[in-house]
Amino acid sequence: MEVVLGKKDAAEWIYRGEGAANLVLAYTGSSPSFIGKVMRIRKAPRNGAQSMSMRSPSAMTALERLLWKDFDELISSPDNDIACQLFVHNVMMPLLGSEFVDAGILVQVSREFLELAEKNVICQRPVWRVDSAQVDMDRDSVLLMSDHSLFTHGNQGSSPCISVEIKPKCGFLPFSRFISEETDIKKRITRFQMHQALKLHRGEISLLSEYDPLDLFSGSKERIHKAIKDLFTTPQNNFRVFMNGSLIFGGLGGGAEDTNFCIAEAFEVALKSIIQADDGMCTENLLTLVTEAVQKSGVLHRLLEVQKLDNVDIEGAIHAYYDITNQQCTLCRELSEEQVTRYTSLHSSLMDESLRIVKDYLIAATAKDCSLMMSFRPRKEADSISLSSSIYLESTKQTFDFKVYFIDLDLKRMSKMEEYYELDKKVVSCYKEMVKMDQGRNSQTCKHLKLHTEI
Ligand SMILES: O=P(O)(O)O[C@@H]1[C@@H](OP(=O)(O)O)[C@H](OP(=O)(O)O)[C@H](O)[C@H](OP(=O)(O)O)[C@H]1OP(=O)(O)O
Ligand SMILES: Nc1ncnc2c1ncn2[C@@H]1O[C@H](COP(=O)(O)OP(=O)(O)OP(=O)(O)O)[C@@H](O)[C@H]1O
Ligand SMILES: [Zn+2]
Repeated sequence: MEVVLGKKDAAEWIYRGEGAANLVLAYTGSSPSFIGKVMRIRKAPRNGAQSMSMRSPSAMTALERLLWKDFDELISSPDNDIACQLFVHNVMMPLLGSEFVDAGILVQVSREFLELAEKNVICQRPVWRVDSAQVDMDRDSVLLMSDHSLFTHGNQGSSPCISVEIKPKCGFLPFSRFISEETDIKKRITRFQMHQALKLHRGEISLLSEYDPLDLFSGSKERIHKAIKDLFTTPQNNFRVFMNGSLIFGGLGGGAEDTNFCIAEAFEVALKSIIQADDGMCTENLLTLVTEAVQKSGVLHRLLEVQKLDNVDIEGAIHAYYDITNQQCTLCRELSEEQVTRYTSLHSSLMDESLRIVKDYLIAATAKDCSLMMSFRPRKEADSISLSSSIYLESTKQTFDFKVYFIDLDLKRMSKMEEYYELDKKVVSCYKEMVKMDQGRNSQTCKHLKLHTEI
């Protein structure tokens, strides 16, 4: 008989975290079916909140069914939850590697379960997340997946474990010929760094991040190590650390402040129970461990290939989108005869080519927004035979088994294309404005501008 989680089950699920679209709870009970699992519960925007992904239609639209026509199961999914789960399984998993992806399974829940589960965790959620969204009470299922912040042994409990979560964002500079002269700064400065200016302007962050995704994706050990150090210094919503499933570094359910001395000290102390390093060296050793895991797993190389499916940039893909949706291209209408020639090849493409462009753009958007979870467990003498990959830390003489998984591989909806185009323009113009103001102030660099820019 199929399980339906009800009111009596809610107390066994505790707050683990959340993003814009999902609330994630971890299991604390003793049912073998749920030990070592988390559940992802969909949220719905409160009045006035504008996230497009949360307003997405429940099932696929006719045009989306055309877009994903090569994936039979996906286009016949009756609702958004099933579509998302099948998207991970049938589209993202083959691209990223089944060893790095757990698509999860859908589990039925009652409305009473959702109501009580939300009530139980509300005080742990960041206030701004509570203000913008609540659990979507109209859903009758949640996604159950492995808890990647634990190293479980079937139903026999888990070993001590440190788990590091990284949201790497886009790891390449776009090279598309459809990028206009006004925005060609995109070919030199990463989207992540430019987006920092807009986030600063909107008060979403108080300092610019030092992290450069190009370092993390570079394949070079030194540059990966630099990227991890920068993420540690300015974690925002890009870096978190859990110990045995509890957050010990970074922001719970959202972004985090920059790392000051007190935060760094507390983190160092927390790591001591697992990393046997000299005083003050635990953090450095963890960062080395993460660097080695990134490099050894090759996981970011896989991710980069998928991100690069976006090879025409939003400035190209938006024209294909207008063709698919049979709308007049408002962008080309505004351009001079000479400028418009840049996009005529897109508008004269066959429908199948337009569909491919938009489909690849959306797959890449998922790959630019997902996160990585890397978990490490110190190997005991008795565990000498292990199926996991391992890393030997010379300075502590410890061997760590590690696993790497992608999380948050949600399907991006086609209805977001215009939103992507508008955001792209805003990100570039805000960045250019900030650089101009920074030069006006005669400062060397716009890194770590503390004031909000007035644009
Ligand atoms: O557009 P971006 O690059 O800012 O990414 C959004 C993320 O912002 P970030 O810059 O990572 O802080 C944003 O993350 P936060 O809410 O800022 O933590 C979401 O991941 C959003 O995806 P969705 O709306 O849940 O499907 C993300 O939207 P998508 O662009 O991936 O659809
Ligand atoms: N399988 C998992 N194992 C452990 N922790 C997880 C897992 N899935 C999610 N989490 C935690 O829950 C948080 C929110 O999950 P997730 O990123 O899937 O939410 P989201 O709303 O889809 O995010 P976004 O804002 O990027 O759309 C993650 O940042 C992570 O800390
Ligand atoms: Zn056009």
